[in-house]
Amino acid sequence: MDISELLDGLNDKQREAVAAPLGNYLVLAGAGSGKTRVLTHRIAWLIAVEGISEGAIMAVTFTNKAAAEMRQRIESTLALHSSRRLFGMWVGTFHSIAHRVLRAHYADAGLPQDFQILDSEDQLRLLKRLLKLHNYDEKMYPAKQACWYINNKKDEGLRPHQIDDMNDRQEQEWIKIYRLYQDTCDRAGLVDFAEILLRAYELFLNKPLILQNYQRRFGQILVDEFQDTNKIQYEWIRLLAGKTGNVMIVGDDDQSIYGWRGAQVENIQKFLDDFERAKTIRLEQNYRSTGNILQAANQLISHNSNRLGKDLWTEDDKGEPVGIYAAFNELDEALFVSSQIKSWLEDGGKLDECAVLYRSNSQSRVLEEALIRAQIPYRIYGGMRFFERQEIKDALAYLRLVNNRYDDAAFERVINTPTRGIGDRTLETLRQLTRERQITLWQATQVAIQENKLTGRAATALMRFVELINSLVQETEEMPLFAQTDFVIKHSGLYQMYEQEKGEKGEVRIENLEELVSAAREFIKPDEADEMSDLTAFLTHASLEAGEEQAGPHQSCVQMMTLHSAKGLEFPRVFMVGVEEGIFPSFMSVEEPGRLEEERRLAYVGITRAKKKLTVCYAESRRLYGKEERHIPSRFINELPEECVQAVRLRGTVTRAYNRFAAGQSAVNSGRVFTADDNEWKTGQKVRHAKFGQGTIINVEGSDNNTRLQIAFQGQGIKWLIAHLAKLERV
Ligand SMILES: Nc1ncnc2c1ncn2[C@@H]1O[C@H](COP(=O)(O)OP(=O)(O)OP(=O)(O)O)[C@@H](O)[C@H]1O
Ligand SMILES: [Mg+2]
Repeated sequence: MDISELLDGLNDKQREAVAAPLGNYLVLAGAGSGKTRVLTHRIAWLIAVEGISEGAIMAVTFTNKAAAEMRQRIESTLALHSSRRLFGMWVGTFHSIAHRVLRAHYADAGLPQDFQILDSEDQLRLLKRLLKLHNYDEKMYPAKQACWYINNKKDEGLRPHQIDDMNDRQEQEWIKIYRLYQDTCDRAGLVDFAEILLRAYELFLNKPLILQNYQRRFGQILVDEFQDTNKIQYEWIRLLAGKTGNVMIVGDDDQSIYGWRGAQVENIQKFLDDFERAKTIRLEQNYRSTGNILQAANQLISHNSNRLGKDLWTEDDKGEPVGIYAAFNELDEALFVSSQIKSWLEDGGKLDECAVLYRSNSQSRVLEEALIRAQIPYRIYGGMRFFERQEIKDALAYLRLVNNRYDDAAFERVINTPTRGIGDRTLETLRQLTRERQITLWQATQVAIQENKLTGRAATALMRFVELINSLVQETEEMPLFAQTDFVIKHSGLYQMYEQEKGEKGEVRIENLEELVSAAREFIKPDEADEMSDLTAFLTHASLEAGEEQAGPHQSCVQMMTLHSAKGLEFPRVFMVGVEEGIFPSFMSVEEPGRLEEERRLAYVGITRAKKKLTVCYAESRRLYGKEERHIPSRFINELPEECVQAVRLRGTVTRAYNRFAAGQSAVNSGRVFTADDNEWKTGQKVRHAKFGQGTIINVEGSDNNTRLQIAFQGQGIKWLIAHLAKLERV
């Protein structure tokens, strides 16, 4: 292989990192400077030039999607024959890699062979149940807080007995809850996300032979997005690297955005202290964004203190200024975004080049509706995920029970779904038994029946449920995965239950269930899952990959996601919406300087996703969580340099209508017919038309007699009407 090919398309600094002699390195650089690219080329270099075997390389990425992309890029860089994959190399997230280790050594890790992953929703449900069972006051000990407490301790590497209770009663109770929860999980063979990492860490710590094995195997470890590692992840890497491993980490302190989840940006500094002769390489040229976008990002982040300090420059043109759009309200904002996406398309752009970024998932709904109305396909990345939808979780719970009858979370979920006359009282009895005898719910069921602990009707219903699960296991034993999935959905009663659900919702649910069968059919067991049954591998895939990408046809569509999940990605056209005080920065963060700076880093991440064109939007009034509130633009907008930004002014009419509204003149003119002189149109206003019936104004253009209104009529579609001719009635 020609060495120069590996270094082509890299600048000097990048080459220095890619071709560095074996050792420990920190590549510290701002957004879009090619950190991820360096990591990918470095791996190819290690294989092609240093002669390192693929199997000796472990690369940690931030998402499973990024892992797949990295693998593919390395393969194409090495120009391997397309049918050959890099078999021995491990590329994945911390969770997927740690999980793989646990699967291989489940017994040494103290887990049953078919242990299952408990996702965050299941975890919360389980905690709710436990807290209730042990008579905790919901107000003093909310399940959410318990969840947070436990995950936090695990992220710090702490088990209940290792926590200092500081003689504090409250703390002692939390420790007790942690212990209760952990015992329950252990009995049922369930591990939550934080547990995956902690277990794998403890496994290495307690079984030196296993650790040595991995240390000998993985001489080369590479980690992307290192600024967002937490304590346990850091320690895990340190343990694994041992004295002989070589570690290259890449990161950007300005993009550390998971402090609230225990990430420690100090890990970058610690790396330099802990790893022998660790050397820092800085990259300073940005290849992603135009001059204006980059300058805006640089200026914004300069408002933070305690930075490691980096300069970023670009050879690119200034490009278009960063647009700032002051929307009248959240509907207007959504319409603006959809109309801008349309113009992007008209100018020859593609849908998947567009991304809409928001602070929290709850902001997506209004945007989704506007996109649907404009018939623009979109995908929510990391939002309401396919594998998290109610009907899918129900079906997966049945499959989990089929796989492992001791899975308490799955048992709880489907014991009475569809209803089969098993009430709370019966469940309480079972739960009681699990506590007294330290057994799982499934076992409790047998005990309850044998020892006549239930009324005749409840016992019969339970017995039927047990028979149902047993028969699902027997009947599907020999089936391929997709047939098994189909059979379980059809014979558990789920399909029939959702079929009876009226209207659109029921239909969508049935479609989703069918989609699950397709997902099972398309599922290819990854090579690391060799040892697992197809079903276990599929269930693992469902819990690990949930939400990284929406299921559905691979058509080109707009990408919608939270700012957090946009990390590492890039798009030619980016919209940041809801950039208002109280939303972004979030209401909770403005009081605390540390958290405010983390919000600013999040804004920096958002801005630096844009390659060609960025628009920042805020709404002057917004209805969120059912409350309408007036908002002011985020301080982050004021922190952008004036010379790089430009206000977007589209519709004077809207602004005027808004001004009148603000001045309190927008009287409630109920039932009045508008004449030519009336020009108080505003988006969001409901009107009635003689022919089309009731509708909502979604767009206003022009003024006076030329005012045109775009109105979404119920059941009649969207129409443009000339305002003074339309004889609209306000409702
Ligand atoms: N030397 C180069 N020549 C041309 N393009 C480059 C070069 N280096 C990186 N790029 C391109 O610049 C973009 C940003 O690179 P990359 O995603 O690796 O940056 P990053 O530092 O990882 O960014 P982030 O901090 O957002 O994760 C990519 O499109 C990449 O292909
Ligand atoms: Mg990157």
